[in-house]
Amino acid sequence: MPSKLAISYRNVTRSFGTLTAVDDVSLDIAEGGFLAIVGGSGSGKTTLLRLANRLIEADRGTITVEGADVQSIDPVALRRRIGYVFQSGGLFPHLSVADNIGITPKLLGTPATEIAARVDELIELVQLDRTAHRDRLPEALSGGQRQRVGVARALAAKPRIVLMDEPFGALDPLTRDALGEDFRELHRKLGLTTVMITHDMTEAILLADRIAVMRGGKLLAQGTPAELSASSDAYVQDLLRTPRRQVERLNALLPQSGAA
Ligand SMILES: Nc1ncnc2c1ncn2[C@@H]1O[C@H](COP(=O)(O)OP(=O)(O)OP(=O)(O)O)[C@@H](O)[C@H]1O
Repeated sequence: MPSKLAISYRNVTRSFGTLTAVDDVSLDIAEGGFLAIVGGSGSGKTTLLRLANRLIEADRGTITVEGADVQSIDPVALRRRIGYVFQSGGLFPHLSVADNIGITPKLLGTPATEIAARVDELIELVQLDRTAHRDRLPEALSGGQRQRVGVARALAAKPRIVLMDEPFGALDPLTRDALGEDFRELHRKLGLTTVMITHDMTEAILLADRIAVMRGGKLLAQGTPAELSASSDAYVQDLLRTPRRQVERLNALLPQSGAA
């Protein structure tokens, strides 16, 4: 039986003036899937992502979320069902970590004691320190910690789908790697469907099950890392060159683990 779709784009187009940011894209994301959207600056990645929760509206085509046309769902209700993690964390600077995480439950009218318990649970889930971080302002956190708060906030209303716009892009490589791994584990543990934008093909290969490649608003290719690797498209092969080179360099420089 084919798996159910969390998000489905059918012939979706969105223009800004004369520029077609997303051009006739059809793409399915299965429930429980982890899709990375890869592509150069201005290729339409953010526009594609934001069409799913109606932060941007399509000019043409159809988008369904869990089987329902997004046009039939109130945008605010839709955004509560879909967590969103911004590149820079997107935290409210004047609110504490706890208040940032609890903002959606608060808007939903959840009782204060329930919010407090949920916030504590989420702080643990994203591996922050409850005593040290709960009452801090975002400015008193590292970039990695801020992104952990951003993830906790996105999960506060228990969404089944999470959209992430370059969530780890501004972080140093070690923090980025740790956060990526931790999020991948959360994705698995919570049974989420995740769509993540990244500039970094290596990150996409390491974290995602499937990769969609955008170029000039078009969906150029999609598939598992192995399927993309077999693609004859020159741009796709170009994108794969960096991870391939990294593997070769690392294999040449590091002693093979487990070698006799
Ligand atoms: N609100 C807007 N008004 C006008 N043009 C826009 C708007 N939003 C996006 N665009 C244009 O649409 C194109 C696609 O933008 P988009 O942000 O989707 O690309 P992207 O692949 O996410 O880029 P980046 O990696 O730099 O964030 C770009 O040329 C951008 O300038």
